[in-house]
Amino acid sequence: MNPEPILNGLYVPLVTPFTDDLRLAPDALARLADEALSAGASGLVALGTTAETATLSAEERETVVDVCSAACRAHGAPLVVGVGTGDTAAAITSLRALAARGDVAAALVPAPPYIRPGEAATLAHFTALAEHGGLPLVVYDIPYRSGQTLGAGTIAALGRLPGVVGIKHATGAIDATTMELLGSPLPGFALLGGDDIVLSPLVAAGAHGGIVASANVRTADFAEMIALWRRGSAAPARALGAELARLSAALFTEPNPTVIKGVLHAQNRIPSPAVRMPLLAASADSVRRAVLLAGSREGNAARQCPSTEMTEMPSRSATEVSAGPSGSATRVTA
Ligand SMILES: O=C(O)C1=N[C@H](C(=O)O)C[C@H](O)C1
Repeated sequence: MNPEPILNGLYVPLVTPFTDDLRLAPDALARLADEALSAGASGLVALGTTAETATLSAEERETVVDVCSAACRAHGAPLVVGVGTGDTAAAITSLRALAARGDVAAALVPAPPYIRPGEAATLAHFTALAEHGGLPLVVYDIPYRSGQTLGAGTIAALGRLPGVVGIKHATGAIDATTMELLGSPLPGFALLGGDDIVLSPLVAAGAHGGIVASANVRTADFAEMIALWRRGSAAPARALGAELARLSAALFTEPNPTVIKGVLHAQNRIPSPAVRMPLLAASADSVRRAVLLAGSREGNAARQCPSTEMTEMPSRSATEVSAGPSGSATRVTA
C-alpha cells in the first residue's frame, strides 16, 4: 500500500491584504490565516500567485511568511511557500533561505516561468532544486502561466525524485495526463488540484486535495467538499462541489485575486479591495455577483463573518463595493 502523502486536504493560498494606499496590512493577513485554519484548511500557502507576490518587496515577502508561519504554528498546520523564478541558482538560494527558517513544510515551485526550457530541462531544474534546495517541493504545473507543458512521463519522473512531495495540477483540464497520474499513484506523492472550477471532479477521481484561491472565501465548504469525496460520500460532495464551482466561476471572471479581494472587503475581512498594478481592481458588477454566491450555505456566513477586531470597518453591502482603476478603493453605490 502506498504511504499517504505528507500534504493532503485543503491548502489556502492567501491573498495579501493591502490598505487603500497599497501598504501591506499584516493584521488583516493574520486574521485571514487564522480564519482559514479555524475553518478546516489543512494548511496555508504563502506567496502564491494569489498573494500578488510579484509586487511584494523582499521585506514584505518576509513579513507575509512570518505572519502565515505564526498562524500555522498556532494551529499545528503545515506552511507551504511559493518560490517562482526562471533562474535555477536563484531558486536554490531562495529555497535554502526558507529551509533555514525551520518552519516551512514545502515550497510550491512552478516550471521556470516564461523560459519554456523543455521537459528534459524542467526535470533537470527540479532535480537540482530537490538535491540542493533543502526543502520538500510541490511542483506547480500551470502551463498557462509558465508556458511549459509537462507530460505524464515527466511528471512521474518528477514524482519519483526524492524530495518532491506533490504536484499542484493546474493545466486547465482533467484530461488523459490527469487520468494517467491518478491511475498510477506514486508513494508519498500528492496530486493537488489547482484549477478551482474543476476541483470537485478532480478529487472525485482521486486527487488528494487542492490549493485553490477560491477557498479564501467559503473555506469551510471547500474543506468539507474535499473531505466528503475522500470518504466516499458522493451525493453531498457532488452537490456542494457544483455550488462551489459556481462561486469559483464568479471569482475568476476577472484576473485572480481581484474579485476575491473585492468579496473579502465586502465581507469586512480585509481593509481594502486594493490590488497593486499591473492588476486593476475588479469591477463592482463582478464583485457583486460573487458576493451573492459567497455566503449562501447555512453557517457559512457565521464562520466567515468579520471578527470582533474588525468592527472598526463599516460593513458593506454587495452593491456598495468596487475599486478604482489604479487599485485604490472607490465606493460606488448602486
Ligand atoms: O496562488 C495560488 O496558489 C493560485 N493561483 C492560481 C492562479 O492565480 O492562477 C489560482 C489557484 O486557485 C491558486
